[in-house]
Amino acid sequence: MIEARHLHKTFGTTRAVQDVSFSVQEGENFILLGTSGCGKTTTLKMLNRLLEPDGGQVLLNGADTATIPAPQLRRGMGYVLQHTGLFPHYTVAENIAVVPKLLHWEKDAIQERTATLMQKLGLSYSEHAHAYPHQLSGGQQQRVGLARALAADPPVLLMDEPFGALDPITRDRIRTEFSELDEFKKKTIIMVTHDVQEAFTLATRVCLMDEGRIVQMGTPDQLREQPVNDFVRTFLKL
Ligand SMILES: Nc1ncnc2c1ncn2[C@@H]1O[C@H](COP(=O)(O)OP(=O)(O)OP(=O)(O)O)[C@@H](O)[C@H]1O
Repeated sequence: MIEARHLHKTFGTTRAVQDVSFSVQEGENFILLGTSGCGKTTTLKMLNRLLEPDGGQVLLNGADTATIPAPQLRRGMGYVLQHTGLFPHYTVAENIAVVPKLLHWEKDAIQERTATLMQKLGLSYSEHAHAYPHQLSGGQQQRVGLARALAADPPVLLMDEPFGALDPITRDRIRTEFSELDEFKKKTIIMVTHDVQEAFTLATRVCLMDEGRIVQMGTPDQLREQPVNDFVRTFLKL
């Protein structure tokens, strides 16, 4: 279980995140939704200590994450970015193997896991394992980014606009395929998007933000049926 308690973050005079609190249960798909600049990414980055909050706390299974060394914390939380963040001089297989290698997995186990994940994510091992990221399409790179985040089977996955850089058709296809994977179904996922349809398709709960604050949090049905104000109605085009 991940709990954010009264998180605050300011950059200069910008109050990026103001008093954000939520708790995400195991196995939930919790989606941070909102317009550009509303504080979604800043909130996500405070969960794995890529950013330290100015105020408030993040608890992971009851433990204050400020007391957990950041590398250890991040090994338990896969992280997927909009612009994949793949290492350009590593092959696809090497990119996927980064965390298992850090964890000193046996070579054969790493290769088996890499091949399994590539197959699940629709990438041909024989064709792509030894290719470099620039030799792949945007959609294929995104699949590698997902495989890399899943490689060591972390219980939690943080995803920041993971399908955002793709054309709409590829985006729909990868999103659907990903949501059908066992990995997706059993993990606790916290994902950022500005796309209402994407949020409503994938979320067990949506957290709608504006100007650094939470405006409404609930299941997709709750937001659709009981929007708390005009901002929610307008944002969701109700
Ligand atoms: N490192 C930084 N330095 C200065 N200001 C920042 C920094 N990171 C974020 N901000 C500002 O904080 C606010 C929230 O940014 P954040 O990236 O969290 O928003 P977001 O909702 O994820 O937006 P987007 O969807 O465009 O990524 C914005 O006004 C942004 O300009």
